Amino acid sequence: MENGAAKPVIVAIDGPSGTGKSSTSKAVAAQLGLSYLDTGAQYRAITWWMVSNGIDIEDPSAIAAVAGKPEIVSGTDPANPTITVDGTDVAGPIRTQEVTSQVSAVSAVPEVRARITELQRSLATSAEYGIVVEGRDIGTTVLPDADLKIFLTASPEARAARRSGELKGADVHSTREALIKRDAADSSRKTSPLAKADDAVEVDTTELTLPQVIECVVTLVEEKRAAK
Ligand SMILES: Nc1ncnc2c1ncn2[C@@H]1O[C@H](COP(=O)(O)OP(=O)(O)OP(=O)(O)O)[C@@H](O)[C@H]1O
Ligand SMILES: Nc1ccn([C@@H]2O[C@H](COP(=O)(O)O)[C@@H](O)[C@H]2O)c(=O)n1
Repeated sequence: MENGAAKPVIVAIDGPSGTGKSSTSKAVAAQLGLSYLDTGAQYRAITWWMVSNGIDIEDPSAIAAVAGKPEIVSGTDPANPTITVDGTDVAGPIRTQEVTSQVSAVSAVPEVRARITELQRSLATSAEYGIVVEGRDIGTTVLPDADLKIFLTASPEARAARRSGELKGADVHSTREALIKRDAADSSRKTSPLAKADDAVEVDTTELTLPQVIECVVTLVEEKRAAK
């Protein structure tokens, strides 16, 4: 931990699925004594609630009507990030294929985004030493004044291979197709789509190991902190 008397630093890490946002953000936050927020987990949590309550995911107005109902709470300790909905731990259920295949439809609804964005800003401003927030629209919409913005990329092949390894031998071709489909939906929605902020630093992780990406981001954060 390197908190010292440093001013809080806000780091936004965005990028498509499987580029290493969560692994990198968690490690960077832990190494630098910062909080950590996985915003994808929040969108997954509200999707889990919609599915569990029989809301028609094909109907944006039905989703919008109940977007304010579930209470979503994110724990921001990088060593133990937590996520609950109405007091229930949903860290496992939000990673199912059912949720993954429906999250883009739910996250495209403006009322859902307004609700979740408010939670994200509140957590970011209350982080004593600063925070690493990862997602799709953090640098462009949620925290446009972040001290540092990173946009991670990697080839679809590298991302599919990483995910298939994680899913214990899932078919690489179908994993690649699913990633591409989700990125296309997230990039083409009207409200705060997946996009690189103009002032973000792009890091292509295709040929980098995870420790190399972490080291690169830690160096960029330290440079920003030193200049504050
Ligand atoms: N540079 C890298 N080299 C090899 N594997 C990596 C690298 N970065 C991440 N990984 C692995 O790839 C997988 C996906 O990483 P991670 O979950 O961090 O990506 P993500 O961008 O947060 O994905 P998503 O947006 O879908 O949640 C993990 O198994 C992780 O360990
Ligand atoms: N800032 C964000 C973060 C995520 N989403 C949506 O959530 C989905 C799941 O994200 P993961 O990082 O857990 O894979 C993602 O596909 C987006 O639909 C978002 O819209 N904005």
